[in-house]
Amino acid sequence: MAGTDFHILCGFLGSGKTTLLLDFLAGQDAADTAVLVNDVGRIDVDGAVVGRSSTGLPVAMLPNGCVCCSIGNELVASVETLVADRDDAGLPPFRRMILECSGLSRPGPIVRSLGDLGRHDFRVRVLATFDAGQGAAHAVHFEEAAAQLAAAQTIVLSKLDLDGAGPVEAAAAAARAINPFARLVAEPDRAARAAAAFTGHGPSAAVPPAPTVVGLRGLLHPRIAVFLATVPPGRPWEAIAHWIEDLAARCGDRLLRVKGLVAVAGVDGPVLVQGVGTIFSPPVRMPPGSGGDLGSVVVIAHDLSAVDLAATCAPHGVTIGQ
Ligand SMILES: Nc1nc2c(ncn2[C@@H]2O[C@H](COP(=O)(O)OP(=O)(O)OP(=O)(O)O)[C@@H](O)[C@H]2O)c(=O)[nH]1
Repeated sequence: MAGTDFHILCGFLGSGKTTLLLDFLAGQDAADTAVLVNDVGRIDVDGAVVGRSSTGLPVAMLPNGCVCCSIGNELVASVETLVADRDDAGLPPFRRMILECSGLSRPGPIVRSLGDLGRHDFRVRVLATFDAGQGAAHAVHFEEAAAQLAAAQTIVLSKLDLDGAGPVEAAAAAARAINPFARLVAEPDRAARAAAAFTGHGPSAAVPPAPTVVGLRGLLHPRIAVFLATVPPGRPWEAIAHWIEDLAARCGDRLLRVKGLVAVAGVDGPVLVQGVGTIFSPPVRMPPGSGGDLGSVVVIAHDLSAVDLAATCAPHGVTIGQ
């Protein structure tokens, strides 16, 4: 079918957007795809991770904060550049473009900002990832998560393999309770799940007309704060692990997401540290020169003050900014 599928990939903090995207890009259907990546903090960890794994596909970073609050024109300009570069190369239009939104993005303002791209033959599809273990609780506690799922034409269940995820039927029922109209993708195999997410025939919409309502951008995320922790270089891994343990123990369920690249003593190249809630993944060594802002770690929490967070981090020599 001619035209470009424009996928808005949303989903709450840590719900599996980047993982789904990387699984798709590693598969056979990824040819003729362009990717745009937005991260919530001022540093673009996802951009560095996706850029490293995109196997030559064009990737644009949208690093200036949560896409629904601040971007608009930057998104449109980046899409126009990708399309123009493709055209200049004498290639047919992209088969699909995938915008990975930050975990706090509400789809509404993003869809409205796409109105400025009306001259392109785009079919807009909104996808949301739904963490099989925590998705229902996130939707109850955070309006952002509920808005993402409510707007989705396709909901992709993630983390079905994790202990504590429960039966897939329960996760599917929880997702349907929030949005009974969405197509559900719940393949247990990650590669099959990613392929179904981006190539399945869910509903789509033409690009909406340019927005006529002003003042709808700039929505706030009132309970959630994004902090930037600075970890000095040359720390042994044990010291960083100790900081992370303290962070999880003291912040508890107020901690939503931690993600960043740090320089570890004796390790060549950045190390990716990340956690969802208080559960941290094993650190991942990235190739030297992977990009990203070394030593900066985004900490996203709700109902946590900068003063409290700074007090937790100071004994570890880690400083906090916003
Ligand atoms: N076991 C398992 N882990 C997963 C799955 N999906 C994501 N994860 C892990 O969950 C963590 C967060 O996943 P991401 O894909 O980075 O989540 P995200 O939605 O892109 O996160 P933000 O961009 O920060 O909102 C990582 O440690 C992933 O490895 C899954 O299906 N199974």
